[in-house]
Amino acid sequence: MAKNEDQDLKHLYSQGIQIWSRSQEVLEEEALKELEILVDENHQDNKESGITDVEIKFDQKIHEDSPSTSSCTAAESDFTYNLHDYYEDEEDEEEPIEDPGSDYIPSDEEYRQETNIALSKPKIQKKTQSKKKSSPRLIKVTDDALEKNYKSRLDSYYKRLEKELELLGVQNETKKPYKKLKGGLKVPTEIWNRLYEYQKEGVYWLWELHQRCSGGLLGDEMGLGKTVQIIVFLHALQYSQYTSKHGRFIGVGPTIIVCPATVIQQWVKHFHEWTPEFRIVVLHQSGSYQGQKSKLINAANKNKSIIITSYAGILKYKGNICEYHWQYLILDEGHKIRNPSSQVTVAVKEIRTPHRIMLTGSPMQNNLTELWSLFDFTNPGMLGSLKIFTEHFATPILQGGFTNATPMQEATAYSVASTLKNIISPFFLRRMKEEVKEHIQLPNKSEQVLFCSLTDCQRDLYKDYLMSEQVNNVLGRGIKNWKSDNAMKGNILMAITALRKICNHPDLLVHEEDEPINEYKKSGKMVVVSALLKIWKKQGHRTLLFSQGRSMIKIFENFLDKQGYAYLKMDGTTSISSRQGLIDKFNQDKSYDVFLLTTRVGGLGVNLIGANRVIIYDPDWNPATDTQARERAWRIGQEKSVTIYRLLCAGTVEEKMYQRQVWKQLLSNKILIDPTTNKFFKSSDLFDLFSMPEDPQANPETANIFRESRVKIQEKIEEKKRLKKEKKKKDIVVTEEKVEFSADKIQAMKNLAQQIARNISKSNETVLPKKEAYQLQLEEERKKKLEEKQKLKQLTPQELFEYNRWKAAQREEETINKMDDKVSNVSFEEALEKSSKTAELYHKLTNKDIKSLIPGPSTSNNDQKSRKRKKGASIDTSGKIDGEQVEGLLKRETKKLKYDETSNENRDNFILEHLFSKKGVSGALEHDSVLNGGKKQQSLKVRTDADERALKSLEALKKSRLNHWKW
Ligand SMILES: Nc1ncnc2c1ncn2[C@@H]1O[C@H](COP(=O)(O)OP(=O)(O)OP(=O)(O)O)[C@@H](O)[C@H]1O
Repeated sequence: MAKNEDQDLKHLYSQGIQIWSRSQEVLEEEALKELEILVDENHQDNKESGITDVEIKFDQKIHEDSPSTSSCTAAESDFTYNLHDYYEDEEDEEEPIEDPGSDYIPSDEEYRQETNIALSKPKIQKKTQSKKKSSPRLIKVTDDALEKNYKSRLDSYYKRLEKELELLGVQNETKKPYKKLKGGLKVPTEIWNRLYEYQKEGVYWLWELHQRCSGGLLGDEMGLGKTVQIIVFLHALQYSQYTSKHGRFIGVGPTIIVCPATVIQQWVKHFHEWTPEFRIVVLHQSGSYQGQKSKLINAANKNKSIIITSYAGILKYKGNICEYHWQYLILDEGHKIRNPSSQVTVAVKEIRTPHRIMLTGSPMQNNLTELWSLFDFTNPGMLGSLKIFTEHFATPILQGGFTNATPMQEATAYSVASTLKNIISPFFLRRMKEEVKEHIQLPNKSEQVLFCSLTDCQRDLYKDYLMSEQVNNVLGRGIKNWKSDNAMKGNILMAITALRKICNHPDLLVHEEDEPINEYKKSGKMVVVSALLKIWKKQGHRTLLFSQGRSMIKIFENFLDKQGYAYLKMDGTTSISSRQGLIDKFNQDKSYDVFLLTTRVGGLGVNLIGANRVIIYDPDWNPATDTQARERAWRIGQEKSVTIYRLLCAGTVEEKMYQRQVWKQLLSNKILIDPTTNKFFKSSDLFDLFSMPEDPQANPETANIFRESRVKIQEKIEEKKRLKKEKKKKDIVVTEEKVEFSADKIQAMKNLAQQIARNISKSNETVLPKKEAYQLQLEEERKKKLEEKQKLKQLTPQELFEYNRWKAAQREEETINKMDDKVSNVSFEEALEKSSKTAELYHKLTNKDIKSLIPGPSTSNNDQKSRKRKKGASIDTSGKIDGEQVEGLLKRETKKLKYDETSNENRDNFILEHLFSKKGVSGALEHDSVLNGGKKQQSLKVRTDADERALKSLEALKKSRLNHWKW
């Protein structure tokens, strides 16, 4: 290992504790949780299988040289920063700005200052800056916090409306027609008709919840228009001037919408488009109001405005917000409160409101506790206390999912999951794209997982790291008490991070300061990216390229610059106020080939339908993060077929991460979609994370686990390979003692020998010296040749083969000897004797060998043919030597792949074939098919017992609910 790398590794190891000491803030929080779950499962697995504990695998010895948790040096802080830089979190922090201390309506100057705030300018490739004229203008969406903005927007809206009415010849005062829903909600027909059928159902469902004064979770898959459904519903409430049974509200009361900072502007834009009369106030530094936020909150509450803020904003202004009563509290991307004990979860639960609505396309991401946390917000107490829920629901469902679960455990998991599904279903509405595809005319989506090979450089580095002291410590120290061992946690995390870096690009781990990084060929996955982008650009497709960390994004920037792609970039350093502008720019300006995004910043909530190709460069532990990313392009408004590639390095920790994703997704499906879903493969343990298959050519483990889901084209490619192999086998049969050749092969070899002989004689003809003295010699040689020919005829194929090799060696020697003036004295018989592994040698026969069997002329005959012969005989692609067919010769594979443009599938297949044959891709899975596996039916007896168990769980839950309400 390079000196530098060694130092790096030592440094990495020594920083382990510091990483963990930042606990909640650290971006790897999820990875750590992952490890805890993983270890829990190992415990569980081992218990079930009668193995006492994981001590079997892990040595309990604590190393004396383990780093202490107490000290933190400057270098440590530095490193922590680097790690931050590598894996990026959702950027939802408020940018600190000074409160100008002005009134509710600040001066224009203050407004200008606000719009100028930017952490960094949007990255636009130099090349494209020159064509600024053709680029569309970035339009910043302005909220209505400032009275004058609101008024001027309304003025122009009314003017536009008047004009439209005039054109239609309709009187202003004419009441617009509306659709009246059961229960009295009126929705203007003009808006109602714009909704898709399932969205209409969604609005009605929200209305039902409203009448019951209850909360709920709208969990439609990403991009199906949850935002739109909420806006139309609020609009209808306002339009109906509905008075609730309790007479508290007329129309829509003050409302708070909480969402990731990146989508604040998107919400404003949607409100302005669908219901222009609402006053929308952004409570965030990117909003138009820069005065005291307490005043803004007060005024918005009084005016019954709609406040849009971020999750960080809720934490920051919680005190002010909690002073008032709100009619609706809506959490967009509500899975952000999936941790029941996080500050923001507690904060949102403190806000006083009768109606709590949550929107999220990924309601359950990692475990059932998350689901509990979400419903405990929308419907407090419905799922009882967390303790009872874990004991009676989460644990049995989880147990039933382990590979070694008994039939009873599986059946119990099914019954309990069904019970849970029934409890939540009135308050949970989820539609999948597949179900509503026809309504929204969504084009097809193909999503594949590509297993890429590591480059030699990556492989060496990866192996070295696995052998390193760091990994040794992780695996050697034992994990029994590791949850309370912060140093240990840090070390594990550090080791996984290092492996993930190597998978992405070796320069991320080992890189000399003064060395230019980013040679893309050093990374197997980047080679694939490069091939994909090249083909897609030619085909006119535009790409979203997601990676987890900023440092990888930097490498991509460098690569895209060098390769001349036009691109935009959005990561945590992109100021929130400029994000929507960048998104619009990419969607409208087709000259951008690529949008570079960090998964967590660019993957949440935004619309990027300008692209129809997506690459997810590195996997996340959380399946929802990657799914969110892909959904940016495959959503309403997308007109082209979408292709998504998830890249994984075969045989590495990335494969294990993907397996975890599938495992979690199946667990989530069990509750949210179909309780009969079973998990059907073993989850990895810590040892698996730090291992690597011996054979780099072997089929990727994941591709083997999910064999059924392999892409069709892979089957074809493998079938081709198999046939080729079989053909080879037919040609040679190796029995225990001797090698036998097929009749075809023997014939081919005979032909070859004849060819050789012909060439020999031809060449000899050309070398005939005129001098008499040589004529005798020639005569002798001819005789020799004749004898040789006779001999050849009598040779066994094996001997014939050896003869050819000997002949070639002779010629080589002759050439050398000519220079050295030596004489060769090894006879063919001797050579034959020396050779023992004839069969092996035969297999090793290559074009080069064959070329060497053909003698070249020793004269200076300068015609084209002889020039060819100087290099050996020319063998063309059909296996002919100098134009003559010689059977049995290996044919050179020069067949070019044909690009078939007739369908999207054909195009994708073309690309896959290319990647398989040239770019080191060793397997590919259909992602959707992976998630649809494994369903079982249990016997009646087992099912009855399991149902009883589920009933008991329900009873326990009801009891717990009573206690909740008493409390
Ligand atoms: N009925 C409709 N007519 C026209 N466009 C629509 C309609 N419904 C939704 N859209 C458009 O579809 C896109 C996706 O909608 P939206 O952002 O509301 O989805 P979402 O479910 O909230 O997505 P995510 O979960 O990613 O936040 C938006 O551009 C929106 O304008």
